[in-house]
Amino acid sequence: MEHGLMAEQNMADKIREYISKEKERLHALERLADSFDEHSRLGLKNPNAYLGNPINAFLFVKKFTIDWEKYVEESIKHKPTQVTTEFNTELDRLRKKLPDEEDLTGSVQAILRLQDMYDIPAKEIAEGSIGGLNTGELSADACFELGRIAYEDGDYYHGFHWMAMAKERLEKERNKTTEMSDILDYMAWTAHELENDKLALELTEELIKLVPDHLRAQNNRLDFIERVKKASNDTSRVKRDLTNTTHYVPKPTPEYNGTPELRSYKRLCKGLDVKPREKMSSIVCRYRHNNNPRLLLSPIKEEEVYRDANMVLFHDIASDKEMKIIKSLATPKLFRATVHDPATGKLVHAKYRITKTAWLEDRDHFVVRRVQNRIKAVTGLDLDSADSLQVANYGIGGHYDPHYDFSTRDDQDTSELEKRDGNRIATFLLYDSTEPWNRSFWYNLRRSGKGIMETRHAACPVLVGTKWVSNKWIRTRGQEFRRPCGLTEDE
Ligand SMILES: O=C(O)CCC(=O)C(=O)O
Ligand SMILES: [Fe+2]
Repeated sequence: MEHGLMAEQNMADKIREYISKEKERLHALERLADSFDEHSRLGLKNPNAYLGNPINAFLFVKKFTIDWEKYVEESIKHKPTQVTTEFNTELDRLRKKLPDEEDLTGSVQAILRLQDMYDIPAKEIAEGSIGGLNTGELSADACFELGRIAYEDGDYYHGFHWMAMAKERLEKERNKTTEMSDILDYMAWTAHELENDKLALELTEELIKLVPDHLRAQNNRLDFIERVKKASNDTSRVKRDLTNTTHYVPKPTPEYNGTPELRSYKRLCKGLDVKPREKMSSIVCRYRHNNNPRLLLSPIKEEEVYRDANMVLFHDIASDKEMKIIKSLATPKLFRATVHDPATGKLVHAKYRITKTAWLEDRDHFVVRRVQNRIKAVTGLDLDSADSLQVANYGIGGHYDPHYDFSTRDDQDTSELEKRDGNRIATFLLYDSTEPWNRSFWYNLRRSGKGIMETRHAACPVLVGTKWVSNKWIRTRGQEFRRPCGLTEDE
């Protein structure tokens, strides 16, 4: 998006440049018109006499043959055409750097996800605030577009409420930004999709009042009347009240509707149910050197957060300055993250993981080498088989739903890489933040290679600003002697 803002600025410069060239061309055209005027007026005073003069006749003919070719076609017609083409090409080039349809859908989905996760009513956002951040009021048109995209995504619940917001705002708008008939059309249809045909009928009637010859609305009206009649005989159906937008609380997305995992994910993201850190006296902090010469000289501080938990924090793995360098190395390489589609094995974009990622190699910068060497030293694990250092950047609404870092696929689906380097035995996560979790490490697999189910974790949707993390996924190959198998599967 930041690139987009820069492209927008470049576009303003290009447009200004084009305007000044166009002005030049228009001045030349003006001068040409003046000279045509002057000449024809002179000639028309006495055309026969004027053109009877062979020089006048010659110059007149010349003007529209030789000169026309030379000056008009080239300097006024051709050149400006070239300017226009160049301008159009330039605009097309810059356009590619500016947000597109996919970004539009993405930004809307981000807003809807934040509503879901943090229970933010549409009204609050429409009136200009998200999670306490002042975002400015939304026009009826912006609400309408949010509703339309939610609707096209099959999300009728959000679709309805955003359309309702559009209606409410349009009624108050002095300079109308959208059409009431479009809003009513969508509202009626989403109400119907949400099985509230009574409301669908009311809205359709409102639409017909506004546009009496709306054919589809007239047909829908008849259909809704039938449905309402049928439904009133069937009292078992519970009607949802969709009319009260003021107290509207969005419901979770269907794929998660009501799972205990979603409930605890939501509560954790809202800062509820977070297990308080154990008392300092009961947890262990130590200096770790692993007999590694590097660490004997400057041992790294290791801290447990909970007793018996499979997770520790390491201090001083990467300084803020080093993280800054890592971020700047990653920035030009960031691309929307992909995941393996279990059905096809192909890399695809997934709704459950919205972030941009980049991979950094040892050869990219000495800081990348230095940080990875520290990880290697403190974990005592071999990094030759590890994944490159991943850097992830989450924008607003960016998130990663609950997941394991290790692969849960069975043998026949195992990727080539996994066959060679093994599953992800451990995760080292570097956070660009001041919270205590800033550099954490945990094992994903037991010594036997069995996955540790308690490692399920997630990245909450970013409410404000951006978030950076970097992770090193360590694989099993090469750890045989560093972390040998125990005697039981669960060791
Ligand atoms: O971004 C985070 O907080 C966690 C990232 C994560 O779990 C992952 O990339 O596997
Ligand atoms: Fe993860």
